[in-house]
Amino acid sequence: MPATKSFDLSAYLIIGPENTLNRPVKSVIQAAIKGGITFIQIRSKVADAKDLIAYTRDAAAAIAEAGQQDRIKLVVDDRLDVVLAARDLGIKVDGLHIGQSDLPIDFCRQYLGPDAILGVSARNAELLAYVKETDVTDIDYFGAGPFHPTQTKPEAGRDEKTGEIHTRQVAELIELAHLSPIPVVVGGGVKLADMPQLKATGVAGFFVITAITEASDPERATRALVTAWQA
Ligand SMILES: Cc1ncc(COP(=O)(O)OP(=O)(O)O)c(N)n1
Ligand SMILES: Cc1nc(C(=O)O)sc1CCOP(=O)(O)O
Ligand SMILES: [Mg+2]
Repeated sequence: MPATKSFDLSAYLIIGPENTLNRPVKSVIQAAIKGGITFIQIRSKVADAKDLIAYTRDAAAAIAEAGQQDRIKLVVDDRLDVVLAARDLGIKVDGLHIGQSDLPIDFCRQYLGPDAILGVSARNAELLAYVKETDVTDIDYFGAGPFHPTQTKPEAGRDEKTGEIHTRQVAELIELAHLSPIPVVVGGGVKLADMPQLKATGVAGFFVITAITEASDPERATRALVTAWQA
């Protein structure tokens, strides 16, 4: 990782148009920024490339309007093409988050360049072995989950053979935080009440969708999460 690359995963918002109860994505992002969010990921399984670029532009504008470009990082889920196109259009996007069935890590790094942030979802099965064995040369952080089963992504943690949902246990996260050579952010069904337990594991932060995007007051919900994390 270049020495200049710095980012704060402690309060990580994932957001797309399907998550905001018909409220504009930008307004929820603006509220989350006021509430103290440190990292934003644009993720949508329904938006096309053009709309994803527009959401990325809105998020970058919200960060810039708040004067927080140095503090809040912005990445896009899954879509290397969207990140590259957004950059080409002059949008300040900091990187990409990919999962186990997305493009290869080294391919993404090659196109993103050394300064971009590249996050990778850790494998669900045999998580600790995966994190121990994976070459992290091209990766900046791991995402791990789910902490609880979640309706936002019902397949998260599902065992392909049995169909059972496996959630991440506190003891496992403690070990994960200890042995991972790069920071780990944990999410999936995470709510305010989880903050003390999650923080105590030693992971770098939490990621949430609905705890913020479906809150009646997203700014207040974000502030509560951030305050609880920092306590
Ligand atoms: C921070 C973070 N962690 C994990 C995920 C899940 O990514 P992935 O496994 O690629 O699944 P989708 O989000 O694409 O459904 C994430 N997006 N962010
Ligand atoms: C995008 C995502 N990835 C997960 C994983 O476990 O890998 S859980 C998840 C959705 C998180 O949404 P909510 O905070 O509403 O539960
Ligand atoms: Mg993905």
